[in-house]
Amino acid sequence: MKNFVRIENVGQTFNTRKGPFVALRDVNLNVARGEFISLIGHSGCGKSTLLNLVAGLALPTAGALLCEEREITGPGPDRAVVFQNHSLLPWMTCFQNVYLGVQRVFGATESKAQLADRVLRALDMVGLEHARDKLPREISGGMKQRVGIARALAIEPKVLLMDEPFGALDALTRAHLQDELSRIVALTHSTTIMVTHDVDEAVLLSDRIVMLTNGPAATIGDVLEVGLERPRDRVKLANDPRYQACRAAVVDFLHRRYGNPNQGTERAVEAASSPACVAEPSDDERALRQVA
Ligand SMILES: Nc1ncnc2c1ncn2[C@@H]1O[C@H](COP(=O)(O)OP(=O)(O)OP(=O)(O)O)[C@@H](O)[C@H]1O
Repeated sequence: MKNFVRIENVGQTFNTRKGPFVALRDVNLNVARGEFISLIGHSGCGKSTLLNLVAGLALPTAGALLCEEREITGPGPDRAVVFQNHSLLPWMTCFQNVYLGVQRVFGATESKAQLADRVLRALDMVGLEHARDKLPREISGGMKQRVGIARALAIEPKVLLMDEPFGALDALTRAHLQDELSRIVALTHSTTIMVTHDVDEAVLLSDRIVMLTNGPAATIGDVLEVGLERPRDRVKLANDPRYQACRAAVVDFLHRRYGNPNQGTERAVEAASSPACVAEPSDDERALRQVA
């Protein structure tokens, strides 16, 4: 389906003690089935607000969002969210954490054995079948995040929504999980919308990168078609001029066209020079960073 998720003239205004605060205005985006979209922009521009609207965790104050032509009016099993901080229940094992969601979605129609099978397949997909009986405190941060991804995938959502899923992880674990996510999405053909601050992560994983202008009243400033064939190999891409051109376009948007509005607290700047980067910045990019 061409327009699997439709975001039409969406605006979001929050009522605050100081009066109305316009976070988003006139956001228009169509996401095709199976497409991988990254949302990138400076801190506080409204990426999570937009993702929450697609998740149905909040309703827009203007416009409408649709999934498969049905208006999004609340959360639903067709849209699963993975947050930065996995949010696993600490007293439940990995298996039980994943089982919980599976039971909620398929419990009325499937046997316990079928539900357990779904959980094991999802844990297997993220390489964690061996840790099924461990509690969250007994596994690493990267493993917890993988359980969070398994929990989302196990309910077979039509849309996978990820809010900085790897933001809290060290660079090597992040790179490993990016590769795993890439493999899983190729396998499941999930339609994915991911919020990230990491330019390399966006280029490596996305079909299109949606760049938001600075808030307040943020909107989509530009959309970059990545166009690199899959599967993508981070090592080979490091020297691929097409990869470097994509990266430079996003860095240019973030640092020259829409410079950092929150000097000192901005994470996008860190991300653009993060050790997880697959490519060394070009001289142009280095120069851009210096003027940003
Ligand atoms: N419930 C709310 N009430 C008032 N203002 C809000 C609310 N939620 C978000 N905002 C404001 O809306 C703007 C966008 O916030 P949002 O969390 O979506 O940004 P973000 O791009 O995801 O930021 P970050 O990259 O730092 O996570 C910010 O100025 C934020 O303070």
